[in-house]
Amino acid sequence: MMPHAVALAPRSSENVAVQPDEEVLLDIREFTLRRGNAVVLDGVNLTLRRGETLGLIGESGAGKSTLAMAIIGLLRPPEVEVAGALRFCGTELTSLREAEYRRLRGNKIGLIFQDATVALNPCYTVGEHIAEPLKRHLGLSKYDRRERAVELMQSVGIPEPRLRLEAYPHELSGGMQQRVMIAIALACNPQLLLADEPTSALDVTIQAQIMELILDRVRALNSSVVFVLHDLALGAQVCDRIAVMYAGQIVEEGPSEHVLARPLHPYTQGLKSCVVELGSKALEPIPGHIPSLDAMPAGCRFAPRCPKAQAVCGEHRPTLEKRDGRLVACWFID
Ligand SMILES: Nc1ncnc2c1ncn2[C@@H]1O[C@H](COP(=O)(O)OP(=O)(O)OP(=O)(O)O)[C@@H](O)[C@H]1O
Repeated sequence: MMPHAVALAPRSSENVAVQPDEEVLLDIREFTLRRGNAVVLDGVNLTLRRGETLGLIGESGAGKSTLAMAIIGLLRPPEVEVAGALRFCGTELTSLREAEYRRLRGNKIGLIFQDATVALNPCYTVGEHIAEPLKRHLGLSKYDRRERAVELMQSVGIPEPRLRLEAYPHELSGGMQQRVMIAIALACNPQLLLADEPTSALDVTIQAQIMELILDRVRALNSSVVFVLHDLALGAQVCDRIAVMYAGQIVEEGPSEHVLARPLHPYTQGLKSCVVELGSKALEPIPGHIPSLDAMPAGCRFAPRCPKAQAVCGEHRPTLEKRDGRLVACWFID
């Protein structure tokens, strides 16, 4: 998680242009994912437009990474059971064959993992890593792959890229390795980038630079990005929209500035009170824990921890309803 002392340049309103509906890139409808009897994602609805930046925010275990892995097809039947729709550029992802997914992954959809030291193969050089998607998806010649790899390394701020082509991952710092992963993820100019806690394994001093770099590159490509984050304040700072997840469900979703300035769902309000601000009142952690998958409450999943819960909350699940410029799932909104 990035400490709040780290300052990022404010988002430009030019980059938050509202797009017409035909510009929908990713459309998730009532998406449910089960592992055995456990419902890990429950009726998730989300829409992402071209050029938009969405932050998927929530505590550990909320299902954020599971959703990202399902979108990129690394979590699919028969390992899990899925229902509902995951549409990318009008194509239904849940019915794709693995070979079709392979053509999409790393090409139209890029992925940045949390920890480059785990994601990069220690046996391959930086140049080989970046060249792989260029060969597989774009069929570039050896010479062109090398030149494009140098260009990509330059674009993500890797100094002396020609020299570094021959380096192995362990010869680079953590920040440089993360830049390599960004270069790989963006190699084929993806329309969608999934960035799962892209800075959590890095030093505080490097985190803001890497977030800025990702934003800069996706804006240059007019790509859309889903950031998986724990941190509501960071999400609101870097994303156009925020979707707050709790126990496998979206509980609030809307424009970042509204969600952060005036959160409506009691869980989002709880997340906001966990935000550390220098000189502000003491931290107020949310009492209790996220429920385990084998003991999900029948009604609202947040009810056992919610200060506003009443009888109806324990019995009936609230659905997402439009309220004050966003969507909220709660029976008792102020
Ligand atoms: N391989 C697995 N096998 C069984 N359960 C899993 C597996 N991976 C995740 N889960 C469970 O699925 C639920 C969602 O986990 P997920 O990792 O998607 O949450 P998250 O919000 O991304 O958390 P974090 O922020 O810690 O990454 C959790 O209850 C988790 O324990």
